[in-house]
Amino acid sequence: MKDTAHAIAGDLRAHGHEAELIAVPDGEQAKDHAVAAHCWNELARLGFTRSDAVVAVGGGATTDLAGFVAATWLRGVPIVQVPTSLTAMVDGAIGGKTAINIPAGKNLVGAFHAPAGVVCDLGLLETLPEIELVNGLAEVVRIGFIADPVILDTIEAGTEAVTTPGTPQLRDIIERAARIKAEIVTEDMRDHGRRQFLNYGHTLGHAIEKVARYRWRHGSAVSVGMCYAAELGRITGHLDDATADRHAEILMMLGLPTTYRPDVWPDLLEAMRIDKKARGSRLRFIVLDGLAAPTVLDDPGEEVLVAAYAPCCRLVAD
Ligand SMILES: NC(=O)c1ccc[n+]([C@@H]2O[C@H](COP(=O)([O-])OP(=O)(O)OC[C@H]3O[C@@H](n4cnc5c(N)ncnc54)[C@H](O)[C@@H]3O)[C@@H](O)[C@H]2O)c1
Ligand SMILES: O=C(O)C(=O)C[C@@H](O)[C@H](O)[C@H](O)COP(=O)(O)O
Ligand SMILES: [Zn+2]
Repeated sequence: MKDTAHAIAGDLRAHGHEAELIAVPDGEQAKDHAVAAHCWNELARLGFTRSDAVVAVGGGATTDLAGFVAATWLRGVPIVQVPTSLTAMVDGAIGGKTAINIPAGKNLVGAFHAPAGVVCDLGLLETLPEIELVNGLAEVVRIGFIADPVILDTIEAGTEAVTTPGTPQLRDIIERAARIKAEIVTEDMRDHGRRQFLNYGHTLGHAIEKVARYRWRHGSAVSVGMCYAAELGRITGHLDDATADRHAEILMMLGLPTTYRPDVWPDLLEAMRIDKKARGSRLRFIVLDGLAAPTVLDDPGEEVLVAAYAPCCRLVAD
């Protein structure tokens, strides 16, 4: 990422702009108030004004942090997102959800702040470790289930093609996922309606990330979260067995996890209660009424929540 950031800064300087680099910790550690404060102090030192722009270069954690800093500095300055991971290309850099984590949970402090632009170079995926690529595919699979089954068909046709940078299959599913995300956030930027469907798998997913102290990747946690949402859909009569089973089948084909620890259920439930879709004491989940037919499941009740977790838990190393 450092090389890409240096190259972009060099290009900007060559075009007559001033460009300064601010380095932040790698991965989820960046999404911390102390890192945000460091960035604000650096912007102050540099005399950064509203006629300047933040350029974020990195994976989803970096783009979330940089977006939050840009949203809050001087009450909002422009940001251009340059996503370098698959997660950030298909999801994080698009749509203006920015956030940091606090001990109480994931993404609990943030702002909606739309980027002025998103510059996506698929060539950057060449250096992305395969495990990170596969984790990004979890977000792509999510778009497949909520909106575009062609994505699922493409993955089922062969995982080799979608896990190899540069193939037409990977390019196609990236374009599909990014286009759908952009369409949804354009219609509902502030998460009042249809955007909530993008949160498929994230209620349990974010709880797993918190309980695992962020030693689980976001995509892996969302993968288990989608299997859980599928079970919720199945046992509440929304989702047919074949579509519910298809979740774990596809995610396992990609090597993504479909289960989490049984012994931490109370912690997961507590963490889910602070999900942004909750209203008062009512938990709300996104489930499917069928393929590409997401809906809101309002306040399913604890018995249902526990029952749906049973097929999704297994003793695993954290
Ligand atoms: N705002 C949103 O709408 C949104 C959407 C999805 C995910 N997210 C957030 O994004 C984060 C996950 O993003 P992620 O999966 O990109 O993880 P990440 O940002 O932690 O990046 C994963 C790893 O890949 C490395 N990396 C990134 N690009 C690379 C490249 N081109 N070559 C080599 N290494 C590279 C990073 O340095 C890091 O070590 C989570 O915090 C999640 O909450 C936000
Ligand atoms: O853009 C959205 O809306 C999403 O829900 C996309 C998710 O993949 C992403 O992880 C998002 O950051 C989760 O948002 P949150 O509101 O649950 O924090
Ligand atoms: Zn996500």
